[in-house]
Amino acid sequence: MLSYQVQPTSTIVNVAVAVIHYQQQYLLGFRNKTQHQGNRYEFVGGKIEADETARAALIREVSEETGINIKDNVAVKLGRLHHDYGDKHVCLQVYQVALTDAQFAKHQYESHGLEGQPLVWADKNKLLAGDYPLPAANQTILAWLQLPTHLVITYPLAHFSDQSNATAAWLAYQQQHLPQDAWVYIRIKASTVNEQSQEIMLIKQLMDLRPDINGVLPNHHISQMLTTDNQDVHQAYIQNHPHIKAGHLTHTELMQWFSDLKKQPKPNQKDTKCLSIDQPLIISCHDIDSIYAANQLAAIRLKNQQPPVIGMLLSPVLATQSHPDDVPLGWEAWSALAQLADMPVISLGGLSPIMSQQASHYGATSIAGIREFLKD
Ligand SMILES: Nc1nc2c([nH]c(=O)n2[C@@H]2O[C@H](COP(=O)(O)OP(=O)(O)OP(=O)(O)O)[C@@H](O)[C@H]2O)c(=O)[nH]1
Repeated sequence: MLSYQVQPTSTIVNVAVAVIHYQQQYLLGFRNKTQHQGNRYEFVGGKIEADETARAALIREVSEETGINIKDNVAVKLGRLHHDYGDKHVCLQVYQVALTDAQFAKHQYESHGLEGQPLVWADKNKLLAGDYPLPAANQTILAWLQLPTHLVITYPLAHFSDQSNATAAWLAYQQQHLPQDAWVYIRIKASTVNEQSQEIMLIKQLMDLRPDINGVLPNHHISQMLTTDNQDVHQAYIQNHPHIKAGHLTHTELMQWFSDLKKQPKPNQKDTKCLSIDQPLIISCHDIDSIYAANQLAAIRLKNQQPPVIGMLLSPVLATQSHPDDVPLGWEAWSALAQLADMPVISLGGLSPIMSQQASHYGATSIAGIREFLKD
C-alpha cells in the first residue's frame, strides 16, 4: 500500500503525550539534562508498552509522573506524528486533557512531579510564542493548538443571488455578522466566471474591512495568487498578513492530489506548489478514503518540513440545510472516523456552538458551522 509514513531502520518508540490544561494554562514538565531531548520542557507522557493502548498509557503516565488521575476526564485526540531525531525515532500520539476545577485546585501548586521533575503551568500565549523550549517534534503540537474551538464558515455568494449586487451584499453581510476575532473559512463558491474573477478581491476586501478576523482561505486562491502575473505582490500579501492562518483544501482537491500522488509517488517541491506551502492547511474529509489521503498529506508535509495540516473538517455530523442531499454520519460513526485522523478534527454539519461539549465528548477539538456561528 502507498504510504508516506517514514519507515526507519531503527525501532519506532511509541509515546503517549498528554496536553494537560486548565483553561489557558498548560502543564509542562522539565526534562533532565541526561534524558533524550534533555534541558527542555515537555508535555507529560511516556512510552506506550507493548500490550497497552495509547489511552491506557496516557492515564498511566500522567498518574506516575504527576499523581493526577485522568481516568474520568475526556481525552480528545489531537493527532499522531512521527519525528526522527537521528538518534531516536518517535511516534507521538497526542491527547488534549482539560482538568476539572477540583483537579486544578488540588495540583496547581505542585512545583515538582512524582519523579522529581520540575513542573510549570505555562500561559497558552507564551507557550505558543515559543517562550518554553520544547523538543523539535512538539512544533507540530503547538501548531495544532493554534486551532480555535470555533470556526465560522461564510455563506456562499449564491445565498445572496436574489440581491441586485450579490457581491456587495455578501461583503456587507460578513462585515456585520462575523463574530469579533473569529477564525473564518472564507468560502465564496462563485459560480459565474465574472464572480470567480472577483473572489480574490472579495477575500482581500473582507480581510481589510474586518482586520480582527483570522482567515482560512481556499487553497486554490492561494495557489492562484502565487501563479499570476502579480505573484510577488500576492506572495507578500499572504506571507505578511498575520491574520491569514491557513489554506483550505476541499475533499475533491484532496482526492485529486492523492490520485496525482499515486501516479507520481515521489513529488518534488514544484509539484506540490499547487498546495499552499507557506501556510498550514485545513482539509475537508467525508469518509475513510479521504482521511487516509489527508494523513498521507500531513506526513509528507511533516517530512518536507512544510507548515503542517492543523485540522480536518469532518462532515456531515447531522443533517444540514446547506447540503440537504448529504446523508449525515451521526455522532457515533463520526467519532469512529475522527479517531483515524492524524490531526485535530473539527466537527461540521448541523451543529451550533452550544454543542461544543458534546462534540468534544465524541472526539472533536473544534466545532464549525455557518448560520449558528454568526452574530445577529
Ligand atoms: N513525554 C514527552 N516526550 C516527548 C515529548 N516530545 C518528544 O519528542 N518526546 C520524546 O518522546 C520520548 C518519550 O519517551 P520517555 O519519556 O518514555 O523516554 P525518556 O527518554 O524520557 O526516558 P527513558 O528512555 O529513560 O525511559 C523521548 O524520546 C522524548 O524525547 C513530549 O512533549 N513529552
